[in-house]
Amino acid sequence: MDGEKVSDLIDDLDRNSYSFIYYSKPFDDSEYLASGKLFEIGKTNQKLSELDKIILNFRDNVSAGDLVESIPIFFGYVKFPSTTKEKIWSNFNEVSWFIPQFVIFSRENKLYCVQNFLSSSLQDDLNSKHTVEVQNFIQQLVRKSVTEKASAKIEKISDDDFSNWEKKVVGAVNEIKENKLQKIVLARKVEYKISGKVLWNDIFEKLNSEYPDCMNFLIKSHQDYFFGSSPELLGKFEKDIFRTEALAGSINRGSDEYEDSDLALLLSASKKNKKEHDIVIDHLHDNLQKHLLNIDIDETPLIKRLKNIQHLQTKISGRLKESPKYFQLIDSVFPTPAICGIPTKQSLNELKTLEGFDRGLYSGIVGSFNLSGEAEFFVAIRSALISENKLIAFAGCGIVEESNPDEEFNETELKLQPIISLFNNEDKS
Ligand SMILES: C=C(O[C@@H]1C=C(C(=O)O)C=C[C@H]1O)C(=O)O
Repeated sequence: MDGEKVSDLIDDLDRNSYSFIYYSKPFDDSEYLASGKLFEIGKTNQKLSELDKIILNFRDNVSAGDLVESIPIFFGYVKFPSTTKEKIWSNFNEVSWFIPQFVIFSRENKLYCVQNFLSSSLQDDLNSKHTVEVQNFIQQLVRKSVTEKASAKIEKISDDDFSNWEKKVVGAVNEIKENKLQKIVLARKVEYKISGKVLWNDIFEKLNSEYPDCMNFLIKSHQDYFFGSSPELLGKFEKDIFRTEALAGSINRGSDEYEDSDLALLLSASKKNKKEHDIVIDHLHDNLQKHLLNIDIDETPLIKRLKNIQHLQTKISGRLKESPKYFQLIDSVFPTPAICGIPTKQSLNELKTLEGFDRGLYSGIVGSFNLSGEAEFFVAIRSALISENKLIAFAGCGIVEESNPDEEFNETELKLQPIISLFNNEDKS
């Protein structure tokens, strides 16, 4: 398969599979499409920190020669720990990490297909049965969809309108003034009716070219789809090195380079945004200490400039004290105050009343890992759920004492853009 993109194959797979994950990182030229479930860990109510035991146990049963490097083995997701649970998310587990039967990925402009199979004895090696399976799988992906036309349209049916939002922000600011919280990230949920044909090829062609610095993803489970364009790395394990970032503090884009730079300067000088940002740095620093030997933190935040918005970004890294237990570490930083708040527990409780809905996978985790110390986890923001004839999009922003409801509302509008602009929007309001 020469010169094709993995994203070109999604719609054909979609016709034949009820469960897959696609994700791309245009910034490092990689794309993965993982289909079928051979083995799954997680499921309902599994604590994150308990996953490592299962993974290590699994690893002990894999012969060392089979430990693949630089290709993920497990793909999956974790929901945001909302205390409210809603039916719209019931087609997704709380936590799911699975070994797919097939993975299609690209390297240097070529597509490759990996077939995984579980075998109880070393004698049961690759045989003709497996060759037939992989041939059948590839034959399904005949790219019929490339000639189809996308026609999906959306029409707004319900929204956290401004007055509702204002109440939430004022409520949050009061809690902060009373010292119950330092920061809380409030989100809006906007519902649309969706009609017409969604073509994922098309959607990811757009996201990958317009948001090249994001991790663009799609998770299908049963007949529901969760997708988005995440600018935020939660954590990357590269053998003994761990990397993460604080991404918090936002401002709009300008109409030209000069205005862009002026806005970036304004963002860097803003005390309010610096406070939102520093709270995330401190949280990561404090909770990573037990896992890392040294912690390197950029001295001044960079500007991460996306098509719709600019953010303050501080890169953080360090050497792991021991061989990675991915989820023990992730559990001690997630959910970060970039998407939840500080203190974490109080923020989760407050979200129940202030936000009042189940975030499901929005602001959860999506990513992959292998058994050789390599893993990457992204924060599932700038995202939406498509279920039946509804598209439900989410966007949130950090509230501190100085926050103003109008500005924060506008920030959520900017953050909805990557999703909403993919569709022919019939909302005239
Ligand atoms: C919560 C979201 O974004 C987060 C909040 C940000 C902020 O408050 O400035 C910036 C980046 C993200 O960490 C979202 O996009 O929904």
